[in-house]
Amino acid sequence: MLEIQRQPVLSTEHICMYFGGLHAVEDINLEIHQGDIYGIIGPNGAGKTTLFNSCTGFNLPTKGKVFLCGEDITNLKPEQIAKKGMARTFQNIKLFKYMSVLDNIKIGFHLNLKSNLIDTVFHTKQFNADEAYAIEKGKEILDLVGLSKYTETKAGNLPYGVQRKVEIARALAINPKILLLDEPAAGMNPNETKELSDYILKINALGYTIGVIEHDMKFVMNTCNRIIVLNFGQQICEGTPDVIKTNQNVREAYFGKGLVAGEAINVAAEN
Ligand SMILES: Nc1ncnc2c1ncn2[C@@H]1O[C@H](COP(=O)(O)OP(=O)(O)OP(=O)(O)O)[C@@H](O)[C@H]1O
Repeated sequence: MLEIQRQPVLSTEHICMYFGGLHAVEDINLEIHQGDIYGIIGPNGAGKTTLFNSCTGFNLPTKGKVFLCGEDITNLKPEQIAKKGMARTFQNIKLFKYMSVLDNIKIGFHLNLKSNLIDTVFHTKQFNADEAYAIEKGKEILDLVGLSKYTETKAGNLPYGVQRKVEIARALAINPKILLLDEPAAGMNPNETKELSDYILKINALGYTIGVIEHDMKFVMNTCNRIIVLNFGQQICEGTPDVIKTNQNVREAYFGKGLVAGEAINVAAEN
């Protein structure tokens, strides 16, 4: 019988990233499928951000290939990869704090707009058309993700957790095929982390495929449907949260010997 293969949205084939003698990422084969909320976890220095950077064009991988919906994007630059539909956020919030939430979202559209510097300076027809488009679509996004009450608020005046949400909303402006989030819950209190989890589940329910690096185990276990665990650059486990919780290699990576994996994950989730 013919077997129908689902093509991953984002995949890597034997991806390696070396910094001199340091093998930061070693032979990782990643597959993130349509509709996934895919967690990338591992102890500090495991290679998670380096793997993200290799997928998004910020690092040219030493070996291996990266595919977006089957297209080889290994050698493309970050802005070319973004144009093809890969959006990402960074560990530190990168909002313009003195601008309104809507103006921050509008910036996310710059890849889709046609205006150049001359259009902007002289407010040409093209500029006005782009501006109207960015305002309309920006408001649409804020409405979809439930942030419209902050439309005119200065980003810097928002609580930290809401700033994170705005940053994620801005990444939706390129209508991404996949959204990669680097430690979105970093620095959040438990309430903010729970709200962020609900927010990401909501965005996923809108049809967005998501990859997320995160240290907060409770967040990861409650939010992601699949997880890859890295340690010293290598993949030590991949699967559903239940598989990860019971894996001995994961236990040893996080806690050394002595705890069974499920207990180890529970301890991490409680802390
Ligand atoms: N540009 C670079 N030059 C040299 N070494 C680097 C560079 N970027 C990362 N590394 C090293 O690669 C290894 C993996 O780092 P990476 O930041 O990917 O880990 P991580 O899993 O994201 O860690 P964390 O959870 O602490 O953010 C680390 O040993 C780090 O010091």
